[in-house]
Amino acid sequence: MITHLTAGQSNGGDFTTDNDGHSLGLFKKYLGNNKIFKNREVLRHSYRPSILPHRRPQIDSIAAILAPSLQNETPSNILIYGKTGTGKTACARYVGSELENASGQMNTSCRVVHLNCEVIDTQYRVLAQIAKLITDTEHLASDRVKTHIPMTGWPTDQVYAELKNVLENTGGVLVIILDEIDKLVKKSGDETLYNLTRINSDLERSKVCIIGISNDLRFTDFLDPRVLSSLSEEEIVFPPYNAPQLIDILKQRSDVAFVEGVLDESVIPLCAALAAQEHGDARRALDLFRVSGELADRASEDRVTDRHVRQAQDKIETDSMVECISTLPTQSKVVLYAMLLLHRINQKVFTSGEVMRLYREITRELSLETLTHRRVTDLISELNMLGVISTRVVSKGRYGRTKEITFDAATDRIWDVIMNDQRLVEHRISRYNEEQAGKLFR
Ligand SMILES: Nc1ncnc2c1ncn2[C@@H]1O[C@H](COP(=O)(O)OP(=O)(O)OP(=O)(O)O)[C@@H](O)[C@H]1O
Repeated sequence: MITHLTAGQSNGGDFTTDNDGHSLGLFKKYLGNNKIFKNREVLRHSYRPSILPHRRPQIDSIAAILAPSLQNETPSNILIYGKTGTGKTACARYVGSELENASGQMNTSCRVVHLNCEVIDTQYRVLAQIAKLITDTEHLASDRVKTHIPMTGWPTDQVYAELKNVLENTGGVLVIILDEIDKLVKKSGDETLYNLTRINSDLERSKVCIIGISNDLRFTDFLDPRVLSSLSEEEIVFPPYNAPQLIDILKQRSDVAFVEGVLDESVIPLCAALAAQEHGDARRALDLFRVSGELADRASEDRVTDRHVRQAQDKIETDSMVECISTLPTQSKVVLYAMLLLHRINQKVFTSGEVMRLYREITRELSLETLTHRRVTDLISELNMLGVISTRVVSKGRYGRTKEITFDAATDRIWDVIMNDQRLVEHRISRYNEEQAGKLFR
């Protein structure tokens, strides 16, 4: 429970009271300050726009393939692919909800369920979740179709049999959207897809169609050829957006999201150009747009300008790098920690040999396995690819070649993330500090 203090009980802070006598205190300066945003929700990932500019051909193709389901026929399975942020999920879900609307009007039974296989990544969970989503549909929640598959514990055969029961009891056509289908295959192989693509031959009263969505086509190498040919009866490619297309996507939301007149003319074109340079990613363009507004808002400024867009670009890049670093395996973190120590003793450029010397010390002191020079060099290359550091191969004359390493960005945030690792914190406090690291190189 949160205890409410009255102004008299406060410890002297500048508490302010709103019209209803509630204390707004700390939050006052962030409230009622709508100089920039009218409705920032429309810029968030969770928002599902009902108009999707520049995707008419893809939407029409999906609709044409799914249309037979309105006459209770089985539509072909579809494999949709394209780079991240090209509108695959948004379009598939949009067509799905239009299909359900049309089916409602025609009094036929078509349902669409959407699963994100990054989260639901085992056969058991996929089958159980499909059954759950069907029975969760309110108007279908009659006793006839209720199911109680526990989230773990049953043999997979039993879950499959139960899903078939649910499908037979509800009848009609079910479209299953498996988003990030590559994650499911990577984690659990192709058995789920094998079973789902064959389920129609076990069903009498209902029909199933699968839409797989992926931004990584390499997963098809891991599919049994029969599964692949069944899954990709139809294939639809989503090309990246170019800058003018991204401008239209941003413009479509800008009037609803921002207060009139607060955007400098160049803001939308700059967000679009930066996102188009990456790989035509609408999510990146929308993130840049939203974060630019948030930066202006937090600084209590009246306008969003190019400067905010540039700052937003830096912030998003640092945030995603920080996220990457926090999920690195222990050995990579130790290598990075060694490099940070070198940087902190004022060695702004260092070599892979120096990193190796310090790394060896640290792993010995932490009783961790010490990887070979070769493996550590690989980890350094990975950190380079993530954009945390830059490496440059330089010739040392008759001593051969070595890698010179520098940090790409300010190291403070990287240090903070590394210091979330308890072992490294303790190591730093008890065994090592910059001074000792310095001695090693004197
Ligand atoms: N044509 C469009 N019009 C409006 N918004 C769009 C359009 N295309 C994509 N978006 C928006 O961009 C964001 C990313 O789109 P979406 O999730 O559909 O991409 P995706 O191709 O499925 O990406 P990923 O492969 O990373 O999952 C969403 O917020 C979506 O609303």
